[in-house]
Amino acid sequence: MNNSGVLANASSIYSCVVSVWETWTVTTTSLLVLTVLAALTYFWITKYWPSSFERMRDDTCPVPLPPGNMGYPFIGETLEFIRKGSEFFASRLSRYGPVYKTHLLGTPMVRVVGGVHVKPVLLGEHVSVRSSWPASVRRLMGPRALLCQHGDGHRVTRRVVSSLFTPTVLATFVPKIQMVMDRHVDGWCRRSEEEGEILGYPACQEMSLTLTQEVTLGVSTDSTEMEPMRRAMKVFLANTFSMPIAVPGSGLWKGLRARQRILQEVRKKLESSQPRGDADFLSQTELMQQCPEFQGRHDLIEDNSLEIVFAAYATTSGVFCNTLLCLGRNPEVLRKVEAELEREGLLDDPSVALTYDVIGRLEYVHNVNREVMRMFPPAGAGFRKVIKTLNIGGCQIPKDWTVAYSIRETQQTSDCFPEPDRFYPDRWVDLDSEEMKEKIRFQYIPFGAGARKCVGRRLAMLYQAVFLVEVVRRCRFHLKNPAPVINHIPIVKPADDLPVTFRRRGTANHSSKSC
Ligand code: HEM
Repeated sequence: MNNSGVLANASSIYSCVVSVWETWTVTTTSLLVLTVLAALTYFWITKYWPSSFERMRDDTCPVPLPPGNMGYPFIGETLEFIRKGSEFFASRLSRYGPVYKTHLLGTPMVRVVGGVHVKPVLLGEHVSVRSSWPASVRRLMGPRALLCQHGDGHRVTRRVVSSLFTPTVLATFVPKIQMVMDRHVDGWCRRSEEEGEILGYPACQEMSLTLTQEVTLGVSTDSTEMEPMRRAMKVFLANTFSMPIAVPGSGLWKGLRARQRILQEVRKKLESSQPRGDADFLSQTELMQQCPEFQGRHDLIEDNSLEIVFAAYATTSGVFCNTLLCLGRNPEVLRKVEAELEREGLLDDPSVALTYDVIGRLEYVHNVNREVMRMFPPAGAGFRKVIKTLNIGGCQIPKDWTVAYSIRETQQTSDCFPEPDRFYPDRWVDLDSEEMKEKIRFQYIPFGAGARKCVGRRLAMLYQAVFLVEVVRRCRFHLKNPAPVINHIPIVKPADDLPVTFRRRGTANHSSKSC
């Protein structure tokens, strides 16, 4: 080998060594960086993130934070919650007990279950907790709505809004409610006779929407003129829970535009209608106009009307649908309802007008409704911001955390309701004594309790009772799937939307399997 050959070889060995060295250095550096990052992430997830909540502890409170898992940084346990829905809460309850912590939707949260634990939350309003709703709900309802008010503002507004739900006022709503429900139930029968089965849940949603338009806003729904407003209401209601960003195209932006569209109609109505103290029927918006505290305050009337629409729509749609489900799969209960209606002379002639007094006498119907809401409470939980550290069940819930009082699991695990998965309206006969009523006060809470208890609960129960009577005496129905999977979030309802066939009572055509 000559000199130049040796040099060439040496140079290629050298470049090979350099390249191996560089590759090794780069690989080692990358590996080192990755290892350090992995170690830091591991440390962050397992040590720093959980201990950052320990540092939020209130040292003046002698008890520890509740057991539970705070999940991953920032997202907490949100992904698992989205994947599992209500099963997420059931599994946490069995793993950690009735007071546990978690981290959902960007906030540390403690969920409390059981009468003894939900009571301090429900009674602590304005003192240790305050009601808390997502920003999108607050923007869409407006600052004067009851759910956005706190302290004295809430007390005053609530007094006025409560006056829309007294038995005297509700009695004036009955003919309107009956008229709306008859129209819808007849429509379901007609459609079902033509098309076969129809989906129960969307049908119930349509009925709830008409009720809020007619009873709350006083807008007639029997002409096509009001179609744009109905569409706006659907957009408004579909976007109540959205990201709190109002840029063109976003959910909140669509919701805010829909709000303006609905309010145009409400304003027209408020400006045109003179207070008519002697009228047989006044909508809730017109009634607000007559309250001295709300007179001339269109902002108060508008925000609270929209809030009532929001509060009534999804909850009652779910209740109507679940009432169909419970009756459809419990024929013995349906027979007892029929027997009660027959005793009251309501079964044979569906044109007999209902009155508030007659509805008040239907004890079995009332028990069926209570049982539907025990098994399928439309709201699974209520949320509060802690303003003064709470000590519940031997655990502390620090200031600024969110506490969720569970409605669903509280009712499901209460020892006042043995065999909780059995639909058994007669259980309510034994629960009607004053002593039992006191005992279940914080264990049966479909409408919450305390200062924020559902202000519309009497109207909700009236809707439910009129619906039960009208659907039973007007038609026979058959569920395609009597044992559907139940979705609990965002609203409790059958996952398949409850396909049902309806037939008018008295038509020969109904299926032999009809209940
Ligand atoms: C079956 C149907 C209904 C159920 C299960 C239900 C349930 C509830 C619950 C659990 C709360 C308390 C929320 C909390 O503690 O934060 C509540 C509040 C409220 N509900 Fe209902 N609701 C129903 C129907 C209605 C109806 C029909 C209206 C009005 C027409 C209404 C109006 C309201 C209002 C305005 C509030 C807020 C009260 C306040 O913040 O002081 N609800 N509802």
